[in-house]
Amino acid sequence: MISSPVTQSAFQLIWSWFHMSRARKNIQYIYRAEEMSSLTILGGILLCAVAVRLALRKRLRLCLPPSPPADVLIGHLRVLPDPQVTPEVFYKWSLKYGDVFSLSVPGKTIIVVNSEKAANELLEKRSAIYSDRARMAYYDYIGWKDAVIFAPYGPFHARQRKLYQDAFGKNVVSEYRSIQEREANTLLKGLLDEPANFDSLSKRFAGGVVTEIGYGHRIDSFTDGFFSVGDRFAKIAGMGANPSLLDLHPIFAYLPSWAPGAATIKFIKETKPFMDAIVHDNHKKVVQQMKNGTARLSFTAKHLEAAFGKEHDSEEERAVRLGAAMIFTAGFETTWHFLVIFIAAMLLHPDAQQKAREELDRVVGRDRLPDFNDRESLQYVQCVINEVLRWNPVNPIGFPHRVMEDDVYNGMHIPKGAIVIPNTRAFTWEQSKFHDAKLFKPQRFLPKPEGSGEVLPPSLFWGWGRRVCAGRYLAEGSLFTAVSRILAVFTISPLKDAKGHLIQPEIKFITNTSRHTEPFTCNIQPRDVRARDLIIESCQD
Ligand code: HEM
Repeated sequence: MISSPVTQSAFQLIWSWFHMSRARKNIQYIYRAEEMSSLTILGGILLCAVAVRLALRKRLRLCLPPSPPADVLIGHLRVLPDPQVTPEVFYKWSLKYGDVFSLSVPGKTIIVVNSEKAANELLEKRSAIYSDRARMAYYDYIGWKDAVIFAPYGPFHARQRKLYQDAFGKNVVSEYRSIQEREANTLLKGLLDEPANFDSLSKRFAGGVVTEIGYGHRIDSFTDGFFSVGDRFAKIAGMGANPSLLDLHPIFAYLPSWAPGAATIKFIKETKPFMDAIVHDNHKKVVQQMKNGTARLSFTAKHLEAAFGKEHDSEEERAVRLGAAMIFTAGFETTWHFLVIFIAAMLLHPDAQQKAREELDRVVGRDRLPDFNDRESLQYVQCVINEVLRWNPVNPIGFPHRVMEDDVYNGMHIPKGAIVIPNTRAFTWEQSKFHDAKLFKPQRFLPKPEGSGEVLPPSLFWGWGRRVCAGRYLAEGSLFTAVSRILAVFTISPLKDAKGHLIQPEIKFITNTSRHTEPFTCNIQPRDVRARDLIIESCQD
C-alpha cells in the first residue's frame, strides 16, 4: 500500500504536518502562522481525500453481494444445494440475502440473480460484458466447447449466431411449419393408439422436429439412434452443471477406475464417440445427399448451399457442423419436457382445458386442426402455454453467463470472471408481478377485465441479452402446434380404478439441468368420434 503514489504523498504530508506543528509550538520555525494554517487546511483536505479513496477501495474489495455463511477454505462448497432443489433453495436465500446474492467455491465466484429487474439490468442492458460462458470441462472433453451454447463470447460464437439468425429469425421460421405440423399429427396419432405412452411420444415429437430441421433426417421409430444420443447428452448436461475433477486439471481424465470420480469420467469418455457422430457423421450424410440431389430442407443443407461456389471456408463449415448439432441438443429435451409438463398441468386443471377447447371450437371449428394462421386469434391457448412455462419452467435455473469485466451493481462489486446464474424459478414467483404466483392460472395473462392483465417478459424463458435462445421462434412454433392440436381433439383426465373411482393424480417434479416430471398416469382420449376421424384424416395427408 505504501508504494502507491497517493498514499506516499499522504504519508509525507502527515510527516511534514507533524514537524510543522512541533516547530510552531517551539516558535523556532521560519513559516508565518497564516501560511501554517493554510497548509494545515490543505493537508486536512488532502488527508480526507486519501481517506475517502482508501475507504472506497476497501468498499469495492469487500462489497460482493451478500451471501450465506461459508467455510473458511472451501467457501460455500458444502452448502451448495442438490440440483433437485437448487432453484427453490436459491429462491429462499434470495428472501434473506436479497435479489442478488453471491456464493464462493474455490476459484470461482457465483452471483445468483433472483429478480427480473436485476437480470434485466445486468444480463440484458449490460450484455456487452455479461455474455461470456464459463468453461465447463466436460464439454471441452467431448469436443463441444465451441458449440454455440458453450462457446466463449467472441467471433466464433457470433458466427454461429448469425447462422441461427439466418435460419430461425422471426420471419424465416415459417419455412419449417410443415415439419412441425406433420410431427404434431404423428403425435396425435400416437396418442390415439397408445395414450399411456405420452411421455415417449412427446419425446419423439421434440426429437422429430429438431432432427429434421437440423439434418433433414426423419425419425421413424423409437429405436432411432438420435434418442440415445439425446439421452446421453442430457446426462452429461446434468453432470456438467456440477464441479468436477476435470475442472481442476485434464490429467484427471486418466484416473484409475477405482478412484472416486472415475466413473463419471469414464461415462464422458464413452460418450465422446456418440457426440462426435452427431457433429461429423450427420453432417457428412447431408453433404452426400446434396451431391445425390436427395437432401431435404434443413439448417445444414441451407447453409452448405449458401456456401456453394464460394471459396471453401473451413471455419464456416465447422460453425455449420456445430450449429446443427446444437439444434438437436438444445431443442430436444426442452421441448419434450415442456410437453409433458403441459399434459400434467391439463390433468390437474380441467377448467383450463375446457376454456381452451371452447376458444378452439369458436375460432377454428371442428372440421380441421388449428394451424399457424389461427395463432393470433387463439389468445387463451397462448395464455395456457405461457402459464405452463411460468408454473414449472423447463429451465428453472437459466444457463449461466460469465461476466467479462469488473462491475458494480447497486453498490455491490461483481468481479470479473464471476459466473452469473439467472434464477428463473425466483422470477416466476415474484409476487409483485404474479398474483398467487404458485397457482396455475392461465387467465392471469388475459387483458382486464376478463383476466388480470399480467405480463410475462419473454426473457424469463428464452434468456438474456446476446445469449438469448437462438431457437426461440422455432420453439414457440413447436409448442403452439403441439398444444393447440392436442387440446383441439383430446381430453386429458385422471384414470379410473377397478371400481370406477378417479385416481387422483400426483405430479412430482425432477430437476436436473432441466425440469421433468416423475412418471404419472392419465387418460388421454379423443373428445368424440369427430375428433378421432380428424386425427386419422390428418395423418393420411
Ligand atoms: C421449450 C423450448 C426451449 C426453451 C425453454 C429454451 C430456452 C433456452 C434458454 C433459457 C437458453 C439460455 C439463454 C441464456 O443464456 O440467457 C437457450 C439457449 C439456446 N437455445 Fe434454446 N430453448 C428452447 C428450444 C430451443 C430450440 C428448439 C433450439 C434450436 C433451434 C434452441 C437453441 C438454443 C441455442 C443455440 C442456445 C444458445 C444461445 C447462445 O448461447 O448464444 N433452443 N435456450
